[in-house]
Amino acid sequence: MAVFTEVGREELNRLLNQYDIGEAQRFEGISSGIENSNFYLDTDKGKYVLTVFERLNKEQVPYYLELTHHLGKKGLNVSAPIPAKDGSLSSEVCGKPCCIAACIPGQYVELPSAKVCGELGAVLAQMHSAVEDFPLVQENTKGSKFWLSVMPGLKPYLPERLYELLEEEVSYQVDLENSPAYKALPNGAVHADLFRNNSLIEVNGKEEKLGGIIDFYFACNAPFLYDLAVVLNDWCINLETGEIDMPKAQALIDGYNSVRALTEADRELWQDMLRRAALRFWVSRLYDYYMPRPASLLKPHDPSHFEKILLLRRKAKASDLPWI
Ligand SMILES: Nc1ncnc2c1ncn2[C@@H]1O[C@H](COP(=O)(O)OP(=O)(O)O)[C@@H](O)[C@H]1O
Ligand SMILES: N[C@@H](CCOP(=O)(O)O)C(=O)O
Repeated sequence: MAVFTEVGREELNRLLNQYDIGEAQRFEGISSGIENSNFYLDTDKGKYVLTVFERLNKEQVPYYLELTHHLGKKGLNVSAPIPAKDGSLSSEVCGKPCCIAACIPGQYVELPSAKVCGELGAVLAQMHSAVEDFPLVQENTKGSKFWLSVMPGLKPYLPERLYELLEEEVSYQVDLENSPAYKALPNGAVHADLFRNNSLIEVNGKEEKLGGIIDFYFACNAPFLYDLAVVLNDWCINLETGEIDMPKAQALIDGYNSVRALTEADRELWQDMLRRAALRFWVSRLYDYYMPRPASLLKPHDPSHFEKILLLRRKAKASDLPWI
């Protein structure tokens, strides 16, 4: 369980006084998640989730909350902040920034169906279309600057062959991001961490339907294709081997294309982007694994999963990859 900040009753009541969402009836830490402290908060007026930001400071929070607010206004079912009585999207509790969002119904599904992958593709494309007029900009905090900054600290922990792989891929990706082809890709504010555990799926018997999208706290400006690659590497794979599950991947891409067409330029960089997305999570998982932060109870993710995916994406032939 990842509750880094314990919020007491008095602090909670002080916080709720700033909102028009009633009085607390149930307040409970949420076990999943690794970045922030999250709590279910039921009041006499509805069901909410309180998020206490552990890494983001007051100056950093607006990008994420303005983004979800923007997407919510455009009709997307995302975890958007409920404004306080004074209209602000964030507040403060225990000396840390926080926000309250409506609790989205649905559950985590380990292996979503191809149908849900198709629905997700369409929603992802809707999000990418919706940010056309989103004015704020945020660099990817888990991009190449982060990789380069943590590499020296990781070196003593990694066998030589893995460190070499890391160096080689980071250097390849740094060259890629400086290339005109990469810079010309359609881009904007993207989720950048839309794993299965960041969606809620409504399950009714054997029927599954994509509900809402949560956890935008790695959102950043990046190529839209990067967002699609992050999703594919988590949703559309064999979880044991990391190999691409073709029917699910094709459903994802078809769903995306049904709303917003991918281009020939996207296709050219597809394999590189799948590698890039695998590298991003390999590095962050290595970092969290070898340099963990104190938390009440924290489950670090397995870095070797993304090492395996990176190796597979590097050696894939372009013709092995799903596309339109
Ligand atoms: N708006 C929401 N509606 C319903 N559940 C939510 C909402 N926001 C967060 N959760 C629950 O909290 C868990 C952790 O949230 P998440 O944002 O993934 O945390 P972290 O940023 O720490 O990784 C989610 O897996 C989900 O169960
Ligand atoms: N999705 C990332 C870790 C980020 O954690 P999240 O719970 O905030 O999505 C991973 O799986 O490595």
